[in-house]
This record gives sequence, structure tokens and C-alpha cells, in this order.
Amino acid sequence: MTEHCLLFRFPVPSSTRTPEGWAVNWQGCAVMGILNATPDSFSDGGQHLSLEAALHSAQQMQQRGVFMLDIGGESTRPNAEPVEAATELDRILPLIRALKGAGVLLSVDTMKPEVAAEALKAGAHLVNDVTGLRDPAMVRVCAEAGAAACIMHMQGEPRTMQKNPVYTDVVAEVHSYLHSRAAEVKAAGVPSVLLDAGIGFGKTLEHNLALLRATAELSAGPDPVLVAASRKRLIDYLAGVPEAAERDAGSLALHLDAARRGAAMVRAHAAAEHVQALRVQEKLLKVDD
Ligand SMILES: Nc1nc2ncc(COP(=O)(O)OP(=O)(O)O)nc2c(=O)[nH]1
Repeated sequence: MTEHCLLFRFPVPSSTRTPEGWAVNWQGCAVMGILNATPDSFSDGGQHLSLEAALHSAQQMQQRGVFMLDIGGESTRPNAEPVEAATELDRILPLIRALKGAGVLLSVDTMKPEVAAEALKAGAHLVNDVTGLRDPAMVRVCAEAGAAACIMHMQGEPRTMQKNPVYTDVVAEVHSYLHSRAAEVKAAGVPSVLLDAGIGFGKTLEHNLALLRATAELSAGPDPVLVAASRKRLIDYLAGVPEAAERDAGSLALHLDAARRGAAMVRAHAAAEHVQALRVQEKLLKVDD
């Protein structure tokens, strides 16, 4: 089973100290549990707006073996209402502070450097920026804090990205972008990165399928790969499930396949179910080895 590693420059739960920094190592495919503290996320908006509800979900996910919790205060779906930094911070800081020291890795899902900076100060460990750290200020925030980052590919902006996404060779273009961004941000001092092809972010169904089928190719590189297809529209196109909240089985199918292709982590709403299914699959594959 493949060993994966993320490096941080500050102490993180379940980490070992190496000359390069605090290393978090894991085998197989880990689960990043989604915790959206938003009123309008495309599939679970409003479910975690109260601190009590969010902490209850976080505790359940942690007890069931989730590796990292991804905390977001602004929806990234197409045509989502933009959120002021202050509002985003009001939504996520109480949750991050309450979970700090709880023994689970915390990522902050934000496009704003000022939000990332405050979230890292409050106890987050990794910045998950769907714009791929496009803003140089975000690179500086991660480097200065010694935080790892998730670099995601997005063509265009959330408002316009699904209008008419076009590529010459989507796999080659997305992989080339991810590898070059990873090299650039690490050269700027970010200790470690996760790579994410950005399923649903400026992609057609065919683009998404080609990228998912190319997970092994991306995973063969030096950086761990995150696959995040949970409840996304391609599941409706593939299996006819118009309601986003009813797409967890299809999400699991896509993520189990991604794990078999070498994904280091998957980002999921039904996180506990994903932990269970991945553990079963890993044991099954071990017998096949
Ligand atoms: N790295 C990464 N982060 C992401 N954050 C949000 C969403 C959208 O999903 P969700 O958080 O459920 O919805 P919303 O953005 O509406 O809150 N997708 C990704 C993704 O594909 N990759």
C-alpha cells in the first residue's frame, strides 16, 4: 500500500519531527470530511451553521476515523453569493478554535488570504484554496505560517467556469498546471502540497471522467493527490440522481475507484461511510497483492 506524506513547519496531530519539518504520514487513502459552515453550499447548506451542529458532525466524523476536517465558510458553487471575509471568519473561527487540539487535522477551505491567515492562527493546519493559491498573498500566508496547501485546478471563476469549458488535452493541461504550481509554491516556501484536479470546476462530464481515469498518472508524481467528487453533478449525469444530497453512493463509487488508482485522500460529505468502505477495499486488495 502506498505511503503518503505531508510536511508542516509547526506541530500537527499524529506527526513525527524530521529535519524538513513535522511530517504527517499515512498509508492508503485517507478521508477529508467536509464541514461547510455555510447557508448555501450546494448539497449541505445550512446543516452546520450552528456551532453545536458543526461540532456534533465533527466529533462523529473524528470518531469514525476521518483523517482531516475541511472547514468552509463560503460556497464555491457556480453563481454562489460572494461572502465578505468578516462573515466567512464569523462562520469558521469558532469551529476551528473549538476543534483545535482535538487531535484531528483541520483544513480551511477558503479563497481569501486574510481568512486563511486568521484560520491558521486559530488552529487550522492546511489551506484548501480552490483557486490554486492564485493570489500571491495566499502563498505568503501559507509559507509564513508553515502550512501545507491543497492546490486545485479551476478553469475561470466559480461564476463563469461551467459556461463553456474547453481544453485541447484536459489531462495534460491540468496535470501540467498542478505540477508547475506545486513547484512554484514550494519554491516560495510552502512546505508541502496536495494536488487536486478540481472535479466540476470548469469541466464537462467528459473532462471530469478523463481526469478521474488519469488519477494514477497524477498520483505517480511526488505530491499526494486529493480527489473530491462528492455529490457533484457528474453523478447525476452518470446515474440520474438530480438531488445532490442523494449522491453519496455514487460519490463512494468514484472515490473507491480513485483510491485504487492511488489517490492519497478523498474529500467526502458521507465521511464515515467512506472510511468504512475504504478500509474494506484496502483489506480486500491486500489479499489480492
Ligand atoms: N480541494 C477542493 N476543495 C473543494 N471545496 C469545495 C468544493 C465544492 O463542494 P462543497 O464544499 O460540498 O460545496 P460548496 O462549495 O457549495 O460549499 N469542491 C472542492 C474540490 O473539488 N476540491
